[in-house]
Amino acid sequence: MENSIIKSQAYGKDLVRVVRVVRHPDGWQEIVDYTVRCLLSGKEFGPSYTKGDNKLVIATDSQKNTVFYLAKTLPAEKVMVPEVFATEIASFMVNKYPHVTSCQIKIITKPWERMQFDNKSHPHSFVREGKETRWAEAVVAKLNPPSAIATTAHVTSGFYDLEVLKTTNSSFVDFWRDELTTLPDMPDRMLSTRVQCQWRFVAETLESLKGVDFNAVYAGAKRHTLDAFANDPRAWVHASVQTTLYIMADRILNNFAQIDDVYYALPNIHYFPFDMSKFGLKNLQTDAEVYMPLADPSGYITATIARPSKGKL
Ligand SMILES: O=c1[nH]c(=O)c2[nH]c(=O)[nH]c2[nH]1
Repeated sequence: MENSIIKSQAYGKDLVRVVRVVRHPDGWQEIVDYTVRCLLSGKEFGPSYTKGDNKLVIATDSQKNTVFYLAKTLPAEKVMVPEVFATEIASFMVNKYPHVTSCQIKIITKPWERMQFDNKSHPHSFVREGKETRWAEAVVAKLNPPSAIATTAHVTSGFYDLEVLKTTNSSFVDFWRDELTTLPDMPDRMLSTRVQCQWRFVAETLESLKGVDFNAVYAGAKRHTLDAFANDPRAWVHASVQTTLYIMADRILNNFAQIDDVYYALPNIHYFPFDMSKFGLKNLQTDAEVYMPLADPSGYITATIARPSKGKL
């Protein structure tokens, strides 16, 4: 059958591991450790799928080489921030090849933390502390008509696997009850989640992204996530994972005008007090001291939160 059409396509290289070091004259050194995915799209790639015609195919091997080439030749500040490096690679691809109409670059960072000794940061030694993983994605596309030089850019960033737990100041009560309900009201419970958070910068032009301090946004998103979880003084914020999620996202939107929307996925990793009434021991509700964490199932609470003009609900 050869009548089928290509609805969309994207091809390229995944899992390109690249590390860049910046060496300052005083001995201070910086490192980024990236895993890059590069995907190219364009109508003219059609024949490579439908006719075995490779004439316009930019080999995925060449795409991998481009990532290393740009990591070496771009000024350091354009490599060391993942959102900026992703945008640079995507722009390079779209500008260099007339038949590439859009390029999507995703970068996952390996979080090397500088070693600390006697409260001093080590100039060139790093440790993997097992915290959250930061990633960024840039999509740069030619504007219509496809021959135009102008481009649009969308940047999405986020982190995943930020694990948090608190032993009190979380509740879940007054929920819907029917014959399928067994969960008691929990006015004070343990709460733990593994935060996945992402936020989008929607830019009309690449220029408008230039002023964004992506590292500050990342640090702020993480800080507001932790602070809302642990410290928000309003009791209702801790009434459910849903309310906490909303407040986390609301804080990010209020603090960073460049962000269009924020998505969270928060598994509710259950820590249930172990019922010891059979042993004559009280270990439920206010007596809870010994808990059994459940590997699965978990709750899974998600939402995308936007500014009022953009919201759908
Ligand atoms: O914060 C919560 N939200 C829920 O929707 C829910 N459902 C549930 O069983 N426990 C919880 N906790």
